[in-house]
Amino acid sequence: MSSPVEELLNRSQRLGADPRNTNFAGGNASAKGTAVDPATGSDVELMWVKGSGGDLGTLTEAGLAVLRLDRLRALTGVYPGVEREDEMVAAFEFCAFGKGGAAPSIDTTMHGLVEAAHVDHLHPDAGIAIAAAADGEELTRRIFGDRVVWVPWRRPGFQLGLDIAAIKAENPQAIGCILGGHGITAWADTSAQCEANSLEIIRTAEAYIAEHGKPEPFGSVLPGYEALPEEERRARAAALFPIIRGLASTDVRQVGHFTDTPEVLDFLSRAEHPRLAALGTSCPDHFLRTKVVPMVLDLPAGAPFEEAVGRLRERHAAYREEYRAYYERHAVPGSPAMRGADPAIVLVPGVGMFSFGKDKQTARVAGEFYLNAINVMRGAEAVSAYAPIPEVEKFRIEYWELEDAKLRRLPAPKPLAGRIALVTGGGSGIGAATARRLAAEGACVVVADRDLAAAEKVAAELGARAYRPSDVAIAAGVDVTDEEQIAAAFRETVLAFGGVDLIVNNAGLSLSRSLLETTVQDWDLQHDVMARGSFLVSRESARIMIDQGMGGDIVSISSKDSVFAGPDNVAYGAAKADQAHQVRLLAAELGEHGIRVNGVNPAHGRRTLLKREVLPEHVAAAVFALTGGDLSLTTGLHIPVDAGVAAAFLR
Ligand SMILES: C[C@H](O)[C@H](O)[C@@H](O)C(=O)COP(=O)(O)O
Repeated sequence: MSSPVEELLNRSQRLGADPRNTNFAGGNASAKGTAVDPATGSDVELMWVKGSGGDLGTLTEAGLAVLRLDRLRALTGVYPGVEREDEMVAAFEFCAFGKGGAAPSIDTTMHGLVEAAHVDHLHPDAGIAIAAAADGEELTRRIFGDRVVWVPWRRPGFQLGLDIAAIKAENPQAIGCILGGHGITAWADTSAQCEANSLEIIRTAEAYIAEHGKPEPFGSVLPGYEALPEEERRARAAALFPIIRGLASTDVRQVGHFTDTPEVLDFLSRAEHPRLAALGTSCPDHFLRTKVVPMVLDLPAGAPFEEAVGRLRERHAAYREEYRAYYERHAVPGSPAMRGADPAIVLVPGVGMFSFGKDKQTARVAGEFYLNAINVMRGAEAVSAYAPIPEVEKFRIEYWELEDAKLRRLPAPKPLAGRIALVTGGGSGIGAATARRLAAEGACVVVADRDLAAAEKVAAELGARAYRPSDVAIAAGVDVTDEEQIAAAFRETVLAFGGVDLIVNNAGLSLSRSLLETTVQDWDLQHDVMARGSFLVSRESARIMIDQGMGGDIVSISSKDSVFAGPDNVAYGAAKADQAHQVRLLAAELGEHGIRVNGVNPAHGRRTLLKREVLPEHVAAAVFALTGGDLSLTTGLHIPVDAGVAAAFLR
């Protein structure tokens, strides 16, 4: 027989794996059972509940909190009332069994006080559609009879836990409830029955909406707002993304994610999208990721590019003002300081949705949550009218001390967090080592190489431990001598992450030949890859960096041979000298945009001052030293990484 913990983990993972049931890191689940108290040798009643901020789909035992039920239940005796309900969170620490595990879910009271061995709280789109419908209470009765009970909106916490426990006690026939504006809760005495009850509520709501919903809940198609053809749409998205990313990073640097699924494009093509978008999202987990409202471009899909850019800038300025006004309308003494005023979701009719976050996963998840919100609005409008929770309640969640505590528990950002790097020749040697180092320091990395298979191998290695490998690194096949391939690689980079901040011009090759043996082909190839290649990659990246307006870094991996004169090296040394001088020229030209241009001069050989071997990792360390933040006022510099070659000293 499985233990309550095994049952809880298996149930949580199954429910959390299906996005129709709940969203990433949304919802929570619990199980009650007994264990031996090592201090007394007697049985003790315990509850295992998901840790706050954890994800059901990937829940492990380390992500659970373990509490003593007798003490948890006793808290009702010291509860000071709804005005001071947040104080009860500190009391959970005194209910911990042993070390207590993870910080317990915000919904711990509900899980503890509901008289059932197993409880699930989920955020299914169909359930929230009913929960956020204007007549949600009446719909709940019509759809579920007395099997599922309506609970009006209340912010999660001790009082909501008490309310739901009372409703369960008063309705012994009920299998769960719809939580107004928020989601669903289901309960049962066995784990299997609890899971079945959760699924019954979700699938019944889905079936009701499908059967009784009106066919065009978002209204008719607005002429001119239809999706652009795919190629045109993607080209437009790639051109707009760096500009939008720059706007969305006004307060804090953001990484981006782009979604142009049919659901998004359909929503943006319909007459009701401006009204519905302005109502904002309803489920707390949605707006915590998407902000209370998205920013919407109010122009048709085919509007001239410059007009669209101008209007985006205006909409962004207005968004920031409205966000500040929202904060000022609702902030009370003791509210946390205003966080960034930039949008997390930017909707562009005909093109798609641009979502933003401090890293790629957060940006992607924000987009997934807005997709959930679109599904919720569609469902609610299909059977009723969409009526999200009031704005003041959204503020009470967004700036809630307990949500702030979740943010404070997050690990400190790494030095390159939020930065997007592209490394040419990233499939091997110095390029691969640099890609590894930049990813380890928190950057999103595009491993670019002529050998796509090698680039893919390195990108896969970088993303191997991530929830979604492409949140960390992607591969791009690119020959740096080919302008078209470079432009395509940057389009891919922009569509994957929103722009680019850090370029490493590393692609290169060395053919050691005397002057008389050097062919025109030898000369051209080395100049094409290293001198022309660096120029083309720098030019394309600078276009994007200037559009973003967020500065940037260009680092060229040159060589000691750019300054050292020796035999049998005319083509390579001259190409490296060209590449090295580009560093100084571009540093002089791009400084006004906050773009720093630096170089690294590696060398190999035994006759060095330090008598040490120079490894790719030493070169990667120099790239990080130049870009990691400590040398932020340095530009036009070459760092030698050669173990000491006096003849290559820079003057
Ligand atoms: C905003 C609330 O914290 C959220 O909707 C809550 O009800 C939830 O589902 C997840 O909270 P955890 O604290 O369990 O992560």
